[in-house]
Amino acid sequence: MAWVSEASAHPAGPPHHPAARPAPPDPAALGRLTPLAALRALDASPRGLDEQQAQLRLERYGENTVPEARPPGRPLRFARSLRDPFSVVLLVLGLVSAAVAAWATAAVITVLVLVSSVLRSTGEHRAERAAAGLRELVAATATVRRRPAPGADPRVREIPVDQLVPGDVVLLAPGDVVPADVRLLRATGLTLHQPALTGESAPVARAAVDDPPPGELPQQPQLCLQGGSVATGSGTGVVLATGADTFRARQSRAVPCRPAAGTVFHRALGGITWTLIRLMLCAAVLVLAAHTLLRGPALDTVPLAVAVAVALTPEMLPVVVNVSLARGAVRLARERSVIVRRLPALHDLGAMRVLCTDKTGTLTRDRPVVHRALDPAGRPAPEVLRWAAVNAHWTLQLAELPAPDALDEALLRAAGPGRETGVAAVPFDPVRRRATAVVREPEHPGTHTVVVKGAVEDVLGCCSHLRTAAGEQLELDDAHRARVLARAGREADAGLRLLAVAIARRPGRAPTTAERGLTLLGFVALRDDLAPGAGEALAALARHGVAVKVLTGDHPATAARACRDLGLDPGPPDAVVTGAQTDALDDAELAELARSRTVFARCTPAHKARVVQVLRAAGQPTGFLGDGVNDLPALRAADVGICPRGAAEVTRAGADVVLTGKDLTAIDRALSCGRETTRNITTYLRVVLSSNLGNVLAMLVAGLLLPFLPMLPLQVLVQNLCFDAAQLAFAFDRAGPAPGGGPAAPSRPAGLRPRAFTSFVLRFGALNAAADLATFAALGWLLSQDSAAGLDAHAVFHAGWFTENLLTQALVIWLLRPGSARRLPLPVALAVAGLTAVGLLLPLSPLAGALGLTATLPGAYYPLLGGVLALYAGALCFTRARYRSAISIL
Ligand SMILES: Nc1ncnc2c1ncn2[C@@H]1O[C@H](COP(=O)(O)OP(=O)(O)OP(=O)(O)O)[C@@H](O)[C@H]1O
Ligand SMILES: [Mg+2]
Repeated sequence: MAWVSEASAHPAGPPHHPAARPAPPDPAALGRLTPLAALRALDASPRGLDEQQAQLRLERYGENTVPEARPPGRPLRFARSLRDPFSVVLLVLGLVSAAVAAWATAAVITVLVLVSSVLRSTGEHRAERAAAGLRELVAATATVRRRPAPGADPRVREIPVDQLVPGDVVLLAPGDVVPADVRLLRATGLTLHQPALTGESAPVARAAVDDPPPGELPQQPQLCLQGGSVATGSGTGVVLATGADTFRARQSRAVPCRPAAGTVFHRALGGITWTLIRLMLCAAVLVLAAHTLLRGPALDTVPLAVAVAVALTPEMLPVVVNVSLARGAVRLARERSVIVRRLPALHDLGAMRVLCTDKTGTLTRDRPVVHRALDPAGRPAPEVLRWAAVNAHWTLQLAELPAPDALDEALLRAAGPGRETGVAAVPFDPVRRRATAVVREPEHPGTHTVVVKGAVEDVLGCCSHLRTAAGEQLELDDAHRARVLARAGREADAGLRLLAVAIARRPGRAPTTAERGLTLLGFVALRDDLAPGAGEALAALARHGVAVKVLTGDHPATAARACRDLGLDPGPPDAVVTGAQTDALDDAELAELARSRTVFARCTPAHKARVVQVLRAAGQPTGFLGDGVNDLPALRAADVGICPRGAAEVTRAGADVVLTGKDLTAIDRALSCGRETTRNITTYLRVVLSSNLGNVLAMLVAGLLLPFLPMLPLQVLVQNLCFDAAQLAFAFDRAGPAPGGGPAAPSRPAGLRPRAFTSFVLRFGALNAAADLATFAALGWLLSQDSAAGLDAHAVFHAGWFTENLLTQALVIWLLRPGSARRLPLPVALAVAGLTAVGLLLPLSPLAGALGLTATLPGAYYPLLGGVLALYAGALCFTRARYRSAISIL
């Protein structure tokens, strides 16, 4: 009995609520049926469902969307953000304070942890929503065969994947993501990548067998399960299960993605986090040791040491990182036609030093036009084009490819299919680099003609003879082979794409697709224009310090010529490396070679991925830009995978960044945005670390000189809260054009590099400590004057330092951020103004008493403070000018 029957599926009335959705039978049981029985059980036909049937099923079974692992809710996110290393350290410090009964310290720390966790979990939630929204913009489609009305002829059309229903007949071609669980009705040379299902990366063969062997679902040859992707060949199948009923949804396994911990971004962030935590613990121990040595063990130094450690923790780092990345991605999507599907990829894009790119379809338009057809000696030979078109026609027809490949399309536009009838075909794949059709010619009854077209070297490898212009059949010797290859090289030198064409007539009843003993007829040369904007994009990448390597499946000379036309120097002809040459090298040798060479030709998908892998392993953050199915392994292997607008669906699904604009120049803008984002994060870190380190140094020195605590723990913490709030401005900062009209974004790869911070932070920290010490001197002098008699010296000292600290922090935010100091963006201006106001007014407010700050700072203090601040600002500007490069590209 059919389990999907429209009559029972949808009695008149409103659509079923999902909860009332009938449970479908096990797709495993359906999948084991023969194609005919499966169709019958699904009340479907090889001609496809009609639109009305499809609509009813859609209402009944719901949309074909994979219920992603539900994103965690806010409470869970909040709990998770408490597990962040910074939060854990802070909580431990809070416990230590509570243990020594420093309740106020413990309370402030708790507030700090709560506020930063709330901000962080909200930020993450927003960032994830932004990313999910961006992902949706790259919606996927499926190719189905449907009938407009019950009696009408079937039509093949593209529909959004979520509209697919059980019983639909889908067509699969290279590059398609399998949109639902499908039982094959027929298949030709079909292989699938399905690492998410089986963990294997090698493609597996699929065929429409009637009697499948027993085994797990992902191993059964007649099934294409949702989430797999077509590597080669084509197939037609009927949908067994959609949405939540698919095998993958049932297994609730996620899509494979690069493990987060392995990306440049996560490594860098992890490195910085642990460096800071170590620094923080060292500072706390130092303060404790110094005070204990000087004044003997005292319980009140514990909260101080705790407060110092807290002050050194950049607890807002995760917030700043998330907000910056999400804002960058949203901005790119809005104004620059780039979609960032994985947020940290924005950082990785800015850090990228090498970009490997595919040629055809990426640097060229992949709209080839037949230029001419030649015999092996280079004379015009229209017959060769005709055979190439016969091959194209029958591989498309027999393989039921829903969309012809660009070369086939060009051949069919240039020549008609002829009077032959097709018998069998093996479609093109990028490893064999050829396509084969077997046809019957009316004038040669009783024989089958094998027609092969493909890359010259590969077709020549299947030939034993060649045909001359006079129609003579010559045996192919080595001299002939060399001459044929040289002729092909000359055509390719002119930038033409080449297909070699060979045939063999074989008597007998059974057709065979064996590609042996063929006769070479000649070549078809095709012209493929460069993609608009490709030259500009490559030039911009070079200007911005990114080395470009071209990895292509095409002929070495065609590739070299395209590079030259794009302004990229491929070096001398022998500098082009072929995929086969790389096979002989170990990883270290290949990495060395890859560093110095620009063009890699005749690459299979695996060759492309290996070049990317060795470059990454050699410490070069590497991106890959490609459009085709043959680019997918390299795209996955790269730190950041990028694809252009017209990319195959599976490539788009696997890419981190999708360029949706009409040309490639968007990549440069995306790169700049990535670097700008990284710069905001580094600016935050630099400001936090240099001023906090300065405070700790000053605290240590003051501890040695003063008979009392230079700052009370509570004051340190309140100050820290003010800093945290102000520093959030960096998440919203945009540097804008540099003074003098230079580029806003760093002109060299900019990633988070833990080591690069050290010298910068030490210098600026020392400067900050010097300003603090000058303030101590001023305060000491003021307190020694007669006019200061009767003032609470401790409170005056504390209030004086408190004010100075907030003002120096405001100065640092103002002067250490890259970009113009004269035109501040609003968030930064607000932060600077806010810190100044709190620094000046808090000691005068009613809160001052509670914090141990006095309201009566001697009037003479302010001019002295003004002098210290002016000197500090001057020193900051001077040091900044000497460190200009470090400021903009760290
Ligand atoms: N449909 C086809 N039929 C026969 N041969 C083909 C077909 N498409 C491509 N080829 C041959 O196979 C070679 C490799 O093709 P492949 O698709 O791997 O790379 P490409 O498209 O040339 O370049 P890129 O990797 O830069 O996109 C081509 O240079 C061409 O000679
Ligand atoms: Mg391509």
